[in-house]
Amino acid sequence: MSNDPTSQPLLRVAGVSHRFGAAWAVRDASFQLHPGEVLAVVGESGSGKSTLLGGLAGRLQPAHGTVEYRRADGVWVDVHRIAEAERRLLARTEWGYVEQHAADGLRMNVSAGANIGERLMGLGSRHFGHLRAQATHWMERVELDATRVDDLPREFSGGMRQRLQIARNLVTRPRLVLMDEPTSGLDVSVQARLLDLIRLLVARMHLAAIIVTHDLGVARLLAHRTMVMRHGRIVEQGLTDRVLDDPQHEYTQLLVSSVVSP
Ligand SMILES: Nc1ncnc2c1ncn2[C@@H]1O[C@H](COP(=O)(O)OP(=O)(O)OP(=O)(O)O)[C@@H](O)[C@H]1O
Repeated sequence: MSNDPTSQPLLRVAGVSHRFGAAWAVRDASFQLHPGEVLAVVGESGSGKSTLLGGLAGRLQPAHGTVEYRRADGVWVDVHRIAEAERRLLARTEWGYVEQHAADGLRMNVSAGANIGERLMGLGSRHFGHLRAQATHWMERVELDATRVDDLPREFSGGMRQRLQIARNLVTRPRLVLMDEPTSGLDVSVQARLLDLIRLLVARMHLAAIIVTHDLGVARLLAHRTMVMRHGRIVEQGLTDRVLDDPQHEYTQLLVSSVVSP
């Protein structure tokens, strides 16, 4: 096996199933993700996309299967078996999680700057000048007006809040970012600009990302690979262009044709 770390996956998901009561939300999901790779998870509402994502982040315990992550120091850890303290540390350093609703991923009662600085403070950074400089730098990187660093998130529009949430996640330069429908609920033009920004940041920072979306256009724009879920199962996965232009599974064919037909 090659010793080149970039040739190794960052995430190994094997046989993961999640259940709520008697109902299976995710069944036997297996895949890998490599550094710098963007994977879209698509499928209709209720197909298990968000549950799968929550499981990958360690927020939900699977009934079966394992999620293994290769830390920056090269050590593989089982996301559901490490101590809660280690998982929290990874969650605020090496991982990012962009919520569908920015209010769930931001602290709404503290300033934009404090939202961005929080992860840095969690890592021990206390120097006010440094935190503020990082906050304004990241506001600029996500194309927010840096003079609004002291404003509260609620004073921002929906699109701006999502930008702020992205800045808050990226400030510690994570290696893996999970995004749950990051652009849904926004106006089409706001969505398009946000998608461009995400695409740019993901490429520049060589991020590995998993993006849950019901919008095949988002998958087409952002993702190297696409995985299609239906009733909790992965029914098809492959290179995005192949999956969307030459779908093999009849459900994917239906999804693709329902987008392109009038
Ligand atoms: N906390 C919960 N308690 C009970 N059932 C749940 C819970 N969360 C999800 N489910 C069920 O699990 C299944 C998968 O839901 P999930 O939210 O993962 O799908 P999804 O593809 O992300 O859908 P959406 O796009 O609507 O968010 C659904 O049948 C849903 O009703």
